[in-house]
Amino acid sequence: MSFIKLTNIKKVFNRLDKPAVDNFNLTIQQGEIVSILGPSGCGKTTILRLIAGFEQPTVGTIEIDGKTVYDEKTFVPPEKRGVGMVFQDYALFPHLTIEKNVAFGLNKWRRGDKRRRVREVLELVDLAEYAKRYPNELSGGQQQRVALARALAPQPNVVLLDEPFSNLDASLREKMRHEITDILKKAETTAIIVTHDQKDAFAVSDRVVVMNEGVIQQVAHPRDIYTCPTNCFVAQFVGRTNLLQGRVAEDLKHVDTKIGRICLAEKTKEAIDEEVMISIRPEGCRLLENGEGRYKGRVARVVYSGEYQELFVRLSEEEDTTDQHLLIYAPVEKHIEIGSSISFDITPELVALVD
Ligand SMILES: Nc1ncnc2c1ncn2[C@@H]1O[C@H](COP(=O)(O)OP(=O)(O)OP(=O)(O)O)[C@@H](O)[C@H]1O
Repeated sequence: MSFIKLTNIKKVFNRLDKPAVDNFNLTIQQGEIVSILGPSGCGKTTILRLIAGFEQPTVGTIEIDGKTVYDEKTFVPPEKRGVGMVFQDYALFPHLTIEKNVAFGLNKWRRGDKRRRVREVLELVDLAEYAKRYPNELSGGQQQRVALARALAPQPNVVLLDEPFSNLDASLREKMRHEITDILKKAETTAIIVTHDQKDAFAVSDRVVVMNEGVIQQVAHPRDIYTCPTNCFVAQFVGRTNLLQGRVAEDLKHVDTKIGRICLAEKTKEAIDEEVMISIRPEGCRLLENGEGRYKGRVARVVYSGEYQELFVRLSEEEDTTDQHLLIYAPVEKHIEIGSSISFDITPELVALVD
């Protein structure tokens, strides 16, 4: 059974504006962690607010746990939807202790049950010993876990997290990605996480929804979003890519481009000789020694990124324009000089046809 179902959602804030969200259809299963990923202003937060009931769609239907919470005849208010929110700035009450913050949504619970539940969720987020402290006595990561504990305490149907990692520094951010996923999985909660950071989305979710300008571009497992992006926007938004134009070859398994014939992971459904666009991930270009590779080029620029070297490879001897460069990753330990000739092969699994 689907747990959250959004059907044909459209949201227009001001009559003359473009819709903030349009034709949005998404079904989420119980216990699933789904990220909504997209650039600033693409409508991510609006989706969360529509699910929580802080906004109403202009058109569309919202179901949570098999019940309609919004359609043209129904509006279930936020407090009756069973939705927990974790806000970007955590929104903890500074004058309340951690345990009182966590107990905040439990005022209808019996006293003994309330105490038990607060202890249980504080243990879940590994903060039981901080129960009597105040928010300003905790680190950023700890405050975030309190915010999550508070959202989880009333046993909501779903937890919505708005940019949960944006206030954390890089190393804490990486740690919290794992901790939050572990906590959500342990709590067996359905969760939707809004982020504009592809690493956040890939690290925490079962499925990623990529949005642009209010419209869903692709919904898939993080690996498939990376290796089989459906269009140029997704290909570029979720990582570095080389985009090349070409024509479909007679066997439907290759595309002829200016650098030569490139193999696809699978046969395409496009017609022979159709003009198409392909995305090649930089790490899909494998450097080979002794000129054995099928493709050749000259290194125009080398950038050290720490984990690898980025090679900007010139594919023709003609004028040195950027669009004639192919980005290729090489191991850091390999010594590569600017101007040297290299040869490489392209792994079909990291080549995708894009719109
Ligand atoms: N209350 C509002 N009134 C009018 N326009 C709004 C309102 N809320 C959002 N919008 C507009 O709707 C669009 C989507 O906004 P939204 O906040 O959902 O984007 P977002 O993807 O969450 O962006 P960010 O990552 O910057 O938070 C934007 O163009 C925004 O200006």
